[in-house]
Amino acid sequence: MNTFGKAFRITTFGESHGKAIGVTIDGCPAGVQFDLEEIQNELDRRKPGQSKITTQRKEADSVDVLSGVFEGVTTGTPIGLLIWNQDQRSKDYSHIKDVFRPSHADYTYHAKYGNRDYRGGGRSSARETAARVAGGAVAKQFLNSLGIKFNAYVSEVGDIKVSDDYTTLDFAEVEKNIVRCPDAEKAEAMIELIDQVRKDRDTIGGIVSCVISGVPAGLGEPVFDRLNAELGKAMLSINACKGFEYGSGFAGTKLRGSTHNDAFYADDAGKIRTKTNLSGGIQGGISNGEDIYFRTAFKPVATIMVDQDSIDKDGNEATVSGKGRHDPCVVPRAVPIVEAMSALTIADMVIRAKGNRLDQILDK
Ligand SMILES: Cc1cc2nc3c(=O)[nH]c(=O)nc-3n(C[C@H](O)[C@H](O)[C@H](O)COP(=O)(O)O)c2cc1C
Ligand SMILES: C=C(O[C@@H]1CC(C(=O)O)=C[C@@H](OP(=O)(O)O)[C@H]1O)C(=O)O
Repeated sequence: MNTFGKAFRITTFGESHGKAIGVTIDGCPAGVQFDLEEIQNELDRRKPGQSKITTQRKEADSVDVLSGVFEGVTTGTPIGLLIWNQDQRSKDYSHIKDVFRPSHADYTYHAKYGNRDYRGGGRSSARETAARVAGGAVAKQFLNSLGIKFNAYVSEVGDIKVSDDYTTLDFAEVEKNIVRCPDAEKAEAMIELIDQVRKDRDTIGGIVSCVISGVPAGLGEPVFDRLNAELGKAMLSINACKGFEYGSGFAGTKLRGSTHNDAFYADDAGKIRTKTNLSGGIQGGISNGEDIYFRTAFKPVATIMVDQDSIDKDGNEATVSGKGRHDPCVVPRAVPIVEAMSALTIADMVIRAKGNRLDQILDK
C-alpha cells in the first residue's frame, strides 16, 4: 500500500529519479487555514543539499498545489501537492543495475517484484519522504489550530548525546544549527563527527527524539490501533528507522512499579494530571493529556564509498561501492520527517475520534 492513515489519509507517489513525487491528502476537514509558505518551510528543512553534512543532491523541493485549496483554506476535497525532481544523476547508479548494495533495499525489492528502478533507489529512496513532509505540514496546520505542537530534535549521533530530560532542552536552538540538536555545544561535536565520518567515506547512525504537546486526553484505541502502536508504525515506516520507544521505553524495565507509576492529581483548574510522565502521555493505548514523547533510532546509511562484498541478480559474487551523493548521517534531515509522521498520526486519530467537521472538532 502507498497510503498511510484511515480517516486523515495520505497517498504518496513517485520515484527518486522519476519526473516528480507528490502526495494526495484525503480527509482533511474543510476550512483549515492553508499556509503555503509554512509547507515550503517544512520541505526546506528536509530537502537534500542543505548543508555539508547531508547529501549534495540539489533539489529546490518547491511545492505546487494542484487541488483542494481555495482562497487560502482547505475545501474538504483531496489536496494534491506536487514536487518536480530536478537534479537526478542516474549514471551514479549504472554499476548497481544488476548488483545489490548491502543493507539497502536493492535485493529485497528485486526479490518481491522481480524488477526494480535501480536509479537512486527508485521508490525505496528516502526522496519519497518529501511527499510525507508536505502532507504532514498540512496535518500540522490543522493540529496547530487545536493547540497541538510537535518538537523533534537530534538527541544522539554516535556516542554524543543530549540530556534525557527534554524539559531542560531549548527547542528554539534546534533550527539554529545544521544538525538540529537543541544543545549548541553537543551540536558542534555532532557536526564534527559526521563530517569526519563523511571524509572517511563512511556513515553513522543516530537518534531523533520527539515531544508532542497539547494532545487532549482520549485519542487512540484500547486494542490494536493503540496510539503508541500507530506512532510506532509511523516511525518504523521511515527509511532507515530501526527502533521506536516511547515514555520510559526500554529503560523502564529496570524500575519497580513503585517508582514507575505516574501518580494522579487534579490541577488548580480541576484537570486530571500525572505527577510524573513515565507513561509518555499514553496509557492503555489512549492519550492521557500529558506530553507524548518518544525516540526513534536511525541506522548508519547503507551506501558507503568503499568496496563491499555482494552478489548479482544471477547469484554471482560481486564487489560494490557507493557512488554519487549520499547522506553521511540521516538524522538532521529525519527531524522534519519524524514531525510530519507524528502529525499525520495524530490528525488521523483526532478525526477518527471526533469526525471531520472543523466546527464540531473545535467545539468538542
Ligand atoms: C532523510 C533520509 C536520508 C537518507 N539518505 C540516504 C542516502 O543518501 N543513501 C542511502 O543509501 N540511504 C539513505 N537513506 C536510507 C535509505 O533510504 C534506506 O536505508 C533504504 O530505503 C532501505 O531501507 P531500510 O534501511 O529501512 O531497511 C536515507 C534515509 C532517510 C530517512
Ligand atoms: C534525494 C534525496 O535523498 C536521497 C536519498 C537516498 C536514499 O537511498 O534513500 C539516496 C540519495 O539519492 P541520490 O543518489 O539520487 O542523490 C539521496 O540524495 C532526498 O531526500 O530528497
